[in-house]
Amino acid sequence: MGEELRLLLSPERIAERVKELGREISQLYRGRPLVLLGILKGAFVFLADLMRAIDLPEVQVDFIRLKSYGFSDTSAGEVQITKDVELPLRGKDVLVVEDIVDTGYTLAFLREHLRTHEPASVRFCCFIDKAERRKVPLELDFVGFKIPRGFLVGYGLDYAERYRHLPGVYEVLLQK
Ligand SMILES: O=P(O)(O)OC[C@H]1O[C@H](OP(=O)(O)OP(=O)(O)O)[C@H](O)[C@@H]1O
Ligand code: HPA
Repeated sequence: MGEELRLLLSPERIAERVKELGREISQLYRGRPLVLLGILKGAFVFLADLMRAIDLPEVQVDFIRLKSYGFSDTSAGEVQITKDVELPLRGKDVLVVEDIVDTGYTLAFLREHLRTHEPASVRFCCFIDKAERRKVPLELDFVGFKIPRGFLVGYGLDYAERYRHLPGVYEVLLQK
């Protein structure tokens, strides 16, 4: 079984939107230090671009590694931490940076987990929101694009660990 890819977001369109998000984030946190917390693996590409679009005096970056999907394309509803946060988050403004929100299990789990770190605030920035597929309620503070359906790859997103390196976002069309 092979796959065909259909382009949904070009690198140019992504770059433009990431710049806008950077401006919105810089406005909201104006003059305050910020911790960007990326969720590995998928968010590293988005985070790398987003951090350079943010104009703030002090930005720190950390990563947490959460796994929920393994090698299939459906959520198991179970989330595991395989690498925890390393920076102290106590009293800090934390902006979680995620590539895609689907069922919402991953961010709902992280929201609870971060409470134990006692940050001053936690907000969520996701590159793609698949809101129609949500299983748990979540408020997202910054959203790059809303794409209701399809399995998406590229710009950090994978299908069985492939296609993360593609500079655009594509829908995977499965062929029998
Ligand atoms: O809203 P949800 O249904 O929880 O799904 C979204 C999560 O699923 C994917 O991660 P995955 O576990 O595949 O890990 P990866 O980032 O290493 O690809 C994606 O990167 C999100 O973190
Ligand atoms: O569409 C998707 N693509 C890649 N990873 C994902 N995790 C949830 N939805 C997706």
